[in-house]
Amino acid sequence: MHLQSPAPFPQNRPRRLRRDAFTRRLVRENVVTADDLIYPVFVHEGQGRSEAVTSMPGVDRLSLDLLLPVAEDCVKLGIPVLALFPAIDPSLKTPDGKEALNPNGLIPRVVRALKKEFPDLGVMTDVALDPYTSHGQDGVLDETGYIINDETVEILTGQALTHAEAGVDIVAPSDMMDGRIGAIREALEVQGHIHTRIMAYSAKYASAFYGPFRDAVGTRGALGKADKNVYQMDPGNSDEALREVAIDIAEGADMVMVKPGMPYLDIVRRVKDEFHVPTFAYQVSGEYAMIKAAAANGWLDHDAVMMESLLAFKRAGADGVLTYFARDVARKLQK
Ligand SMILES: NCc1[nH]cc(CCC(=O)O)c1CC(=O)O
Ligand SMILES: [Mg+2]
Repeated sequence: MHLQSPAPFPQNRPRRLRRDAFTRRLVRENVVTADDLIYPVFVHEGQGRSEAVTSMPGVDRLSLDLLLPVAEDCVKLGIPVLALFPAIDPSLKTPDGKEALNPNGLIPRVVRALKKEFPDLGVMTDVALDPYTSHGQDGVLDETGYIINDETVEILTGQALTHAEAGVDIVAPSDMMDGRIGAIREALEVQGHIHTRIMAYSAKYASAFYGPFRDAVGTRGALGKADKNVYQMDPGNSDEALREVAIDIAEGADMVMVKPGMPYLDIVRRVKDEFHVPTFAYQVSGEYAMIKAAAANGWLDHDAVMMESLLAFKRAGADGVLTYFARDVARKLQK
């Protein structure tokens, strides 16, 4: 009979640090706070008008009077910024989207009202033409249907200036035209809007996860079967995102963004590691809809998955996240 060797034991026991809640809290590397949240909202004309966005349970299109209490709630919850997206009356849509330049249009009016009522709440606006164009593209088309860059940038620059004049804090170009950050920054400087911040949608992918958003702003029908592949990035690309971010920083962006979020956390990490600038991610409508749908079926625990998904953004290096869950998350954090 041979001698039995002692039972092998682990050289290391990482489980020691997971044994109690206090140690887990002590060594936790990343946390989500209300400061990390940007809350996207959909606005439309009218009084007392609230319309549910069916593909985004819990999200409604609101008229300004109904948005004000939501903004107040954000202030109470400590959410730093509200991001505005308009659902424009179809009668105002044109091929060139020129309603985007109307200083008394929906967005400038909402910005003025929000800044008057809640001066300490940050307001961010989307710079892109898709809510305003009859074809639903983010820019203007040539006779072949191609989205033309430089003419679009000119209109976008006017749109950004219109928002700045209304008092917006942050303009966020989401159109993916080349050179628009530089053009907007120069125009803002020349017009004396030296404090207006630019959050650039620098690495925005041509994603199928935007579907519910297009329902919310009412562009899905106009867009039809068309896609945005000639300006938004190819989902197969990663190095290209770094080139896009480098360009936008050089052109004057204060903050950059990666979009969509969860399926693109590898890009968030690369951007943060490479540039060390304020980096944001957008947990887009389709990501929200997936979680909502699974939770509604009882397949996922809504709050647990919501919090874990937000933590994943922080772990990937994001400084903040645009998320339709912002108020739910902030409310949960207050408890
Ligand atoms: N400029 C359009 C825009 N701005 C934000 C989103 C998507 C946001 C979301 O899905 O939540 C889109 C959709 C698109 O590019 O078609
Ligand atoms: Mg670019």
